[in-house]
Amino acid sequence: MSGVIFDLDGTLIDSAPDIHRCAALMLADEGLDPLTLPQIRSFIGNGAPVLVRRVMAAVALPDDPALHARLLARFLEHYETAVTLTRLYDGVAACLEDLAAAGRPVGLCTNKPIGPTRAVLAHFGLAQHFPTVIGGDSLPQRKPDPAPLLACLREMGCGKAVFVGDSEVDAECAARAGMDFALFTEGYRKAPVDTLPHAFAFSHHGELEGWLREYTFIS
Ligand SMILES: O=C(O)COP(=O)(O)O
Ligand SMILES: [Mg+2]
Repeated sequence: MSGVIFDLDGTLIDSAPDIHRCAALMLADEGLDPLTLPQIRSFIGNGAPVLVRRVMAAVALPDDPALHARLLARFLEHYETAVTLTRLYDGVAACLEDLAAAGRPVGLCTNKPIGPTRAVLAHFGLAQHFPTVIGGDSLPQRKPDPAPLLACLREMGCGKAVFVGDSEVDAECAARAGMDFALFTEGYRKAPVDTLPHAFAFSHHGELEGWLREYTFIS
């Protein structure tokens, strides 16, 4: 049976408030004021090192590799266990139960580092749904490079999978991996829905399992 691979931030969880808090703590460590939640939300998608670089640019810090390394280390310390402000999108738990009941192979491919990824899956009691997890620091490459998505598919051991994500990064990654893409429209996407190539767009996870059943039956 065709599998399904999920993105995490902005697709299964609304984690922007926790990421915002971690960025604020990192900036406070430097004696700097926090950025706004919408600003931080717009910086999510390419992984922690890029997010920290975007924060540094927004507060007019120099693009210095040593400074970036120090701030990233501070950010990751805060991020490792950041779960308390994060919420699951409506219908996610039921969708994962439905996929498990249907026997569909499920994987996770996120640019979030593996530490906070494991912490958030455990926090919501979802770890058993994801035997295969590729994090943002699991491989040298990150999405939109297709390598993490293809590694996830290989590890799942099913020939084919649909990738479900929320962003430009995910749409590009799926296209470069030659995978069909389902777009969750309520995440951290900045581009209009119709500019992102997708086989399906949905705003509630209750729509996903039925669509997958029909779509993967014919493809
Ligand atoms: O950590 C990020 O920047 C984005 O994570 P995601 O790949 O789960 O959306
Ligand atoms: Mg995402």
